[in-house]
Amino acid sequence: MSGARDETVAEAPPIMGNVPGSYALSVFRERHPVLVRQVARALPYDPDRRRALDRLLDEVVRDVMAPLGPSAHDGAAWAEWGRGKIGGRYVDVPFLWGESYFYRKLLEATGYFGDGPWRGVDPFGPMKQAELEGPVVDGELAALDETAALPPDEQARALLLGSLWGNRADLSFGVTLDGDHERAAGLVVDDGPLLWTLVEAAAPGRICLVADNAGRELLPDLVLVDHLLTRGLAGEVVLHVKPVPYFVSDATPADVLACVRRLAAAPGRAGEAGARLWAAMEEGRLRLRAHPFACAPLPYSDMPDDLRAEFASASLTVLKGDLNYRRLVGDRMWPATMPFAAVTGYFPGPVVALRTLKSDALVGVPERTLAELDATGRPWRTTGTHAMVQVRP
Ligand SMILES: O=P(O)(O)OC[C@@]1(O)O[C@H](CO)[C@@H](O)[C@@H]1O
Repeated sequence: MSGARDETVAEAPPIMGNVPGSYALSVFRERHPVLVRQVARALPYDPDRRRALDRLLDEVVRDVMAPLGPSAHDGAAWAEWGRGKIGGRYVDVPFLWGESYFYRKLLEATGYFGDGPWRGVDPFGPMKQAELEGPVVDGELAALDETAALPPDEQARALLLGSLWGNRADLSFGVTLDGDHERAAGLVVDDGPLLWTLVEAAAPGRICLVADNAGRELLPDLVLVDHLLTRGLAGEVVLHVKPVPYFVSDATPADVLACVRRLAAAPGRAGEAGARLWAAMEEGRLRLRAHPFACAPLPYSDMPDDLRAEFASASLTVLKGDLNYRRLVGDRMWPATMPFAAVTGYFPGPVVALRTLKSDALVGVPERTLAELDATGRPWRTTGTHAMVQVRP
């Protein structure tokens, strides 16, 4: 059912940051200044880098999108994308665009693309490393041994849910939320059975998994990939990650390698999965892709032809996380009951979204579910306490 976006769907307005009381506004006003300060403390940046980070903090606090420096390798692309936007306020451009530009500016400030010693140094590296080396991960990997006793279909479901709820553990989310998240209350939409039907019908297919966060999300994603490959459900998996650090904890190729090594070094079933994944990479059954579009401030409906062809050739594309969801559905103020298939019809091939709810973009929720959740009187759309598995065959 792939093709153009459903013509009967009138576009909803983009989510903007300039709406008083909105989640998007809180990201610009609260999260971004905290993040710049946190990054500045995480590594011993030299005086030039510290001044650049101070300037960025000032920009963020004053809410002015200053242009990139003249030597930016991608300056022309951003000037084109940002025509009529750069120079204005972060909150006055679409939320997705403004956030993406902020992360590009952060990499500029830390010297990630510069000629100096900070070139290629992941500003979020210390946070990612602390998480990956922490004891919580030991416990999560050990828990994998318990799935061995489950019947095959329950095992598959447990691994799917592990990957899905792994999205809740994203570091960017932890910047302003203290302590434990509220206990998970369940799935708002669960197309899991349809997902497995599609996977089995196409087996051994070519599956694209578009990853989101590194560490505690990527580890269960990799375990799921191992399951697909080992059970003959996928002949090949293409793991899409970001080419550069983005949205704090988003996975890059270096993060994938760190996670595969972490798995391979673990005892028990996690270690076995790590060894198989290592071999699958060597044999080309698990391939990495880091397309530049993964860090573009644009929805997937604007994807370039080579990426479109890549997704079109897959038997299934699985998109992980909130940001990928926003890009998939266009980060617009859709009515939450708008059918998922209607807004993802343009996607070239069967598509699955696995996401915990952390922003206002939301489609495909039955009226009754909406009413029940709203009746609780507790926030559920942006808190990461709820999740969804949505499938468009
Ligand atoms: O894609 P993820 O990791 O699930 O979520 C990323 C995210 O929660 O971080 C942003 C706040 O900075 C949100 O706008 C965004 O959706």
